[in-house]
Amino acid sequence: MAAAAGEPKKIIIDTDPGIDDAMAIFVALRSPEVEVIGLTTIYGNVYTTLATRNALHLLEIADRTDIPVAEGSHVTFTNDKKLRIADFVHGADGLGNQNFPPPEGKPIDMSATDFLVEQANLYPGKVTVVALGPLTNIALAIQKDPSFVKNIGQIVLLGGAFAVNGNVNPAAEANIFGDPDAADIVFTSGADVLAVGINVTHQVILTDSDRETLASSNGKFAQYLLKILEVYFNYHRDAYSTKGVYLHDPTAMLAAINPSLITYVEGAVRVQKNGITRGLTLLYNKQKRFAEITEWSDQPSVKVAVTVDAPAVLKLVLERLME
Ligand SMILES: O=c1[nH]cnc2c1ncn2[C@@H]1O[C@H](CO)[C@@H](O)[C@H]1O
Repeated sequence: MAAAAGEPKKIIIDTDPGIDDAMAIFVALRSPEVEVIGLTTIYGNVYTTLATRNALHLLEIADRTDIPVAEGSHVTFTNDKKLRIADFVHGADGLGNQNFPPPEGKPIDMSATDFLVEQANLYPGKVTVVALGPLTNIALAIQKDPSFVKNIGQIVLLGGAFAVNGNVNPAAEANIFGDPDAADIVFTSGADVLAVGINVTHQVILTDSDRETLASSNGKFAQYLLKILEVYFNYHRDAYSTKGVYLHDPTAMLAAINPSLITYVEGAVRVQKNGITRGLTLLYNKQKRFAEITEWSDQPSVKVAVTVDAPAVLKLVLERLME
């Protein structure tokens, strides 16, 4: 990939680390095309308190404690305290049950929402949010500051299952299921949104043999990830009978870094908020003008990824993690 012309793109990673989050964060830190200006945390793979701790820990591993961490919401957009936490995917600590020592650093004295609003105002049109968990913090930023949607450059989110089954249940993908109300706010906000769903990320698989390739590097990220990946591999073997793991978050990250790795279609996306299809994401391609005025009429278009150059994504992930 050619180095980005001019200044690197500023990104904020909204994250619930998480094993594939750790990979995505490390890939971003090794990508000259982007400058990571902050991490904001959210529940999802773990509770928010642990997400903050893990975010600080990962930055310490990377020797990047200069990057601020802002703690996000502990409840959903509708104030629901009953959260769905995917610790069975990532281990009880979110990072492969390694019992790492607690980080020395602390989050900044500002909420994730306030940090997102502040940075979007500071660099209008220049900040990309790469959202790797439920979208609560982003929806709160949209609610808090009506100019957020025009000030934020782009929101690239890992979420949704477009015209395929979900991974929480047949209807819903985990990040959207985690806070469907927030997701619907983000999709209908009018911001420049690119959704990378599991219809795309399930094509990007790190196999056992790729893991051996990773093991051949003595780079610090490769060696760290080998330790935490075991739990993620075990989960995929049990749940999907695959000899490999899906690279959800790294794929979304690379789509933000280099959009030419994916193709997308545009249309309105709405999210089902209740019932057995709660968390379902549905794309309306706007090819038909429907007779009735409905909840779909006049909704802004977003971008939804439909194809990915999976070999290129995998190659970049390995290259950057093995440096
Ligand atoms: O089966 C699953 N249930 C819940 N969360 C999952 C599952 N597989 C992966 N993830 C996590 O949710 C996001 C993708 O939907 C990824 O961040 C992944 O780590």
